[in-house]
Amino acid sequence: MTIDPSVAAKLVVALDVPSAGEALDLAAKLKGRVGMFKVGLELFCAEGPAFVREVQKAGPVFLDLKLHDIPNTVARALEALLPLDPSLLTIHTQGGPAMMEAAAEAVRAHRQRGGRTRLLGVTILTSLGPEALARLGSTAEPGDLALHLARLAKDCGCDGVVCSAREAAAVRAACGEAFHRLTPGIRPGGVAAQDQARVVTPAQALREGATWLVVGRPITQAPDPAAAADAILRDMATA
Ligand SMILES: O=C(O)c1cc(=O)[nH]c(=O)n1[C@@H]1O[C@H](COP(=O)(O)O)[C@@H](O)[C@H]1O
Repeated sequence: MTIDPSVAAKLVVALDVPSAGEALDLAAKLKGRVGMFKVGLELFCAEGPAFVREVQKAGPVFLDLKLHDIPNTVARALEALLPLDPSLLTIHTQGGPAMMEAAAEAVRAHRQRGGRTRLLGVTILTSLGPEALARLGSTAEPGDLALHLARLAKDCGCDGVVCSAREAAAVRAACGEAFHRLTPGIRPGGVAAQDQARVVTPAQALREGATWLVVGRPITQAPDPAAAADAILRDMATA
C-alpha cells in the first residue's frame, strides 16, 4: 500500500502495553509505517526513563505523562525528563497558568540548547462527556471548556494541546494553524468506543484539523497491528 508520508507522519500509536518486550515488538511491526510512538504512564512506570531511548530507535517518541502539580514540581520533573528529548511531552492545563508557564519556560530553554521537544497541554480528557464534567462540578460543555483551556495554554507558552478532534477546528480557528492539535479518542467506523466518550473517525479527525491522531487499542489489540494501522492510514488518506 502506498500512503503519502505526510499522512503517515500524522499517526501516533500509543504503546499501551505492560512490558518492554511487547512494546518493542509492536514498534518493530509498525516501524516506518507510522509517524510516532507514544510512551504513556503504563509503559513508563513499568520500564522507566531509559526505555524511552529504546523506543526512539524505532521512531520519534511522544512521552505522555500528563504532569499536573505545583509549578516548581512540574518544572523540576521536566528538567529530569528533557534530556530524553522526546518529540512531544504533555502537562495538564488544569495545573493552572503558573504551572504551564513554568513548564513552557523549561521546554523553551531545552530547545535553546538544541532540543526538539514540543509541549502540549491536555485540555479535557476524551474519556469525559458532559455527565462526567457535571459530576466534577462543571456546568460547561466539554468542547467549550476544551477551547477555553486551549486559549489559556497558548497564552502560557504551550506549543499545542491534546483535545478531541471534535474540538480541533475551533482550536485551530482560535489559536492558529501553528498551535498543534493532538487528538486521541479515534475510532474507525463500527469500532467500539470502549472508555472513550468523545470519539471521531480517522478521516473526520483530519478534516476537523487535527495535527496528529493518537490511536491505541484499535491497533495494539488487533490480531495484525500492521494491517490495522494500514486500514486507519487508508481512511486518513481519504480526508
Ligand atoms: O494524552 C493522551 O494521549 C490522551 C488524552 C486524552 O484526552 N485521551 C486519551 O485517550 N489519551 C491517550 O490516547 C490513547 C488512546 O488510546 P485508545 O483509546 O486505546 O485509542 C491512550 O494512550 C490515552 O492515554
